[in-house]
Amino acid sequence: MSDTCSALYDTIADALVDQGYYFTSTAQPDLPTAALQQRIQQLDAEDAMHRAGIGRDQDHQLNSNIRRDKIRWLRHSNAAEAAYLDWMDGLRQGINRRLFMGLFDYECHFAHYPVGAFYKQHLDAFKGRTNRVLTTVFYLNDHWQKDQGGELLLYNDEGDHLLEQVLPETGTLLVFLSDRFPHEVLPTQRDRYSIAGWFRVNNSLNAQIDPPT
Ligand SMILES: O=C(O)CCC(=O)C(=O)O
Ligand SMILES: [Fe+2]
Repeated sequence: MSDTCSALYDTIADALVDQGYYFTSTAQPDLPTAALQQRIQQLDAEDAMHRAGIGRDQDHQLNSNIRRDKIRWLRHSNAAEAAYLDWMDGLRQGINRRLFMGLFDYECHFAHYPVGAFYKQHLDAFKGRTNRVLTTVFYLNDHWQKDQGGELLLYNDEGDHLLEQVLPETGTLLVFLSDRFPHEVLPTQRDRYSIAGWFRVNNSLNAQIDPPT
């Protein structure tokens, strides 16, 4: 493990303890950002992304009133995807060593929000009823401007007070406790690419209520 990683894990762990979330717009040199940008463009061009669902709800009309992104889960069979998954596994171990959260595994998907797409305010997990405990979002959009929409709004526990307004700019990374922070994606004015992921605990008793998307 490099010293930069160790320092980053310290910073993320401290932020999680202090405020329950962490975010940085400083690009991580160890993340294969350019390769991931190419990969998501390629998947999109190949029509390999599919409309995301919500929980076990297969009502597509309802779904599209809540979220309009297209997704594809990352796999180890592609080098860029594997490098991202490996980086997140390093973070998983780094956090476990510092905070004893018992993070067991990690899953993540590419997301493409076409023009006009959004994701209404939601929680990624419900207290005591999930094995998703920590959310990550990593953005892949060069030169995002404030007037292009698509910002991620992160709210306090009650969902009535704005904590952060995050531009989905390349290299920006957000990590937050999944059951604590309601958040939403504002309608985007340009194609918006990201990777959303979840660290999970091994709580198979409750696993069935996790959204499968
Ligand atoms: O792309 C983002 O900024 C957040 C996406 C999100 O909230 C989710 O996929 O659950
Ligand atoms: Fe979310």
